[in-house]
Amino acid sequence: MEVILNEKNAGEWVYRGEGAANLVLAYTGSSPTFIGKVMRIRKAPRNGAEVTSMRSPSSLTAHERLLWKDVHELISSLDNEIAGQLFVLHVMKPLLGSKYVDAGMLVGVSMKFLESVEKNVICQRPAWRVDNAQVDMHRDSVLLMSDHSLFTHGNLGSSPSISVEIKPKCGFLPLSRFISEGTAIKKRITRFQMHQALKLHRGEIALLSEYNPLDLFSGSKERIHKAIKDLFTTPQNNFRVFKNGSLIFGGLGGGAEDTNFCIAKAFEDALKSVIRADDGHCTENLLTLVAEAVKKSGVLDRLLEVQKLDNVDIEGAIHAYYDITRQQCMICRELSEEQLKRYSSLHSASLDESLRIVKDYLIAATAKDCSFMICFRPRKEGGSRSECSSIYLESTKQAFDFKVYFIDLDLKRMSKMEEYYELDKKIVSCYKEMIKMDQGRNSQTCKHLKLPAEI
Ligand SMILES: O=P(O)(O)O[C@@H]1[C@@H](OP(=O)(O)O)[C@H](OP(=O)(O)O)[C@H](O)[C@H](OP(=O)(O)O)[C@H]1OP(=O)(O)O
Ligand SMILES: Nc1ncnc2c1ncn2[C@@H]1O[C@H](COP(=O)(O)OP(=O)(O)OP(=O)(O)O)[C@@H](O)[C@H]1O
Ligand SMILES: [Zn+2]
Repeated sequence: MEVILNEKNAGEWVYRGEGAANLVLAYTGSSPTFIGKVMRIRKAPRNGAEVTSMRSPSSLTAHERLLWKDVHELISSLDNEIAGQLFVLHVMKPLLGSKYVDAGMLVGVSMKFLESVEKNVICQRPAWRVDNAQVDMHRDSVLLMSDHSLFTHGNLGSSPSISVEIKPKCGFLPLSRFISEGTAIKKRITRFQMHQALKLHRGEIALLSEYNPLDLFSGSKERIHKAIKDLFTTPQNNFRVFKNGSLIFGGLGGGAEDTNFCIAKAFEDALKSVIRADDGHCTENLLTLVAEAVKKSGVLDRLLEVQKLDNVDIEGAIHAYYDITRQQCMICRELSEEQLKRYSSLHSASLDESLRIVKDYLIAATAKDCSFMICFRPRKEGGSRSECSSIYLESTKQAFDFKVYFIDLDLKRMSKMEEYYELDKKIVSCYKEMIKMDQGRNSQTCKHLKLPAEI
């Protein structure tokens, strides 16, 4: 970490987006070290804001060091930032494939640099994100990584690029025998769809999403295409598009409203210089291109395998968590003799088995929350074959090179296990409540809400 960015460098970094835990800036200066890079800066909760992921301990706890004991590089790191980067490098990258993961590198920053950045970008950040958190001024390093919204990194402007960002969420229905009767609906309705009910109830979204992760992960060309179209209709925080590094579709720094005529028209216009369409259907052609690239790359098959490391569900993993932390199991405490039998095998497992269960659960949690970016560039006529994949779009007779990268592969902290359990219960009960209320009113609303008519 030789370079230390200070106050005078801050103006070269512009707002690119953010999630719950990080602020992302893109470089606009002329230093070859930073051209084509983005910077990911950790945020800290503002006083009073409830952002649990940011309240995590600054370095690995004793229990986490036990959990990750086989990843030597990780447990020897004293700092949260370094642990995060090593987790991507040594755990996620081997699982997802080195071709698809850029673990990035840490670069030093002064507090003045962070203060200046915070001031520069505040007016572009969504107000609710500003209320929740600010740049964490106590970090002395940030993560530098390739900007996946650009195709070429050294030679900006030479080739137009379209980059599509998708946050696919969990792509399978759990089968675990530890799922109780009361929450058995989880085996039939995706977590994403049920979570929509809670988000609607809390006013976090205005309408339910049409997207079904099972379509995107299905491997079927038609269903993947349907999923991409549904993401376009209701992008929320699951779908964004960038042209030459600038956002042209979706929400900057958070969710987006549903796609209306004006949004669709502006998007269609923005695509015209990159996607051919004699009949004026650039959007339709792009969505087809994305669906074909998703299928051809096979990245979602890999992601699904990693998500499925969670094979006992939070209703199983929580018992292993209490055993590792040597606490009384708060779940079993409330159960009858008969109900306890379901979980006895978990409580009689060896420590190593409990550690494996929780570790796999947390790796899967990262895989269920990450995003991927597919960046396209029209292939030049007669251009030599490059290292990346390519795709021929029949409808426009255009060939595109494309690259796929996963982003946001953050380590999930063990301290969130109880929170995961509580949220899971809340999601199921809110969904069931919504269906009940809906059936009580009339089935027309049910159709409008796109909720399945049965529990
Ligand atoms: O629990 P979920 O499924 O709502 O996922 C959270 C995400 O919500 P989403 O439903 O995708 O809008 C949430 O995203 P938003 O803040 O809603 O954009 C975060 O990604 C959060 O992760 P972390 O707290 O930054 O480690 C995510 O938390 P984890 O569960 O991945 O820890
Ligand atoms: N390497 C990258 N190249 C281009 N854009 C990126 C890159 N990494 C992140 N971004 C942009 O910044 C946004 C926020 O980044 P990221 O998802 O990593 O934040 P986060 O706080 O970890 O998210 P979450 O809420 O899911 O925890 C992304 O949605 C994406 O638009
Ligand atoms: Zn228990």
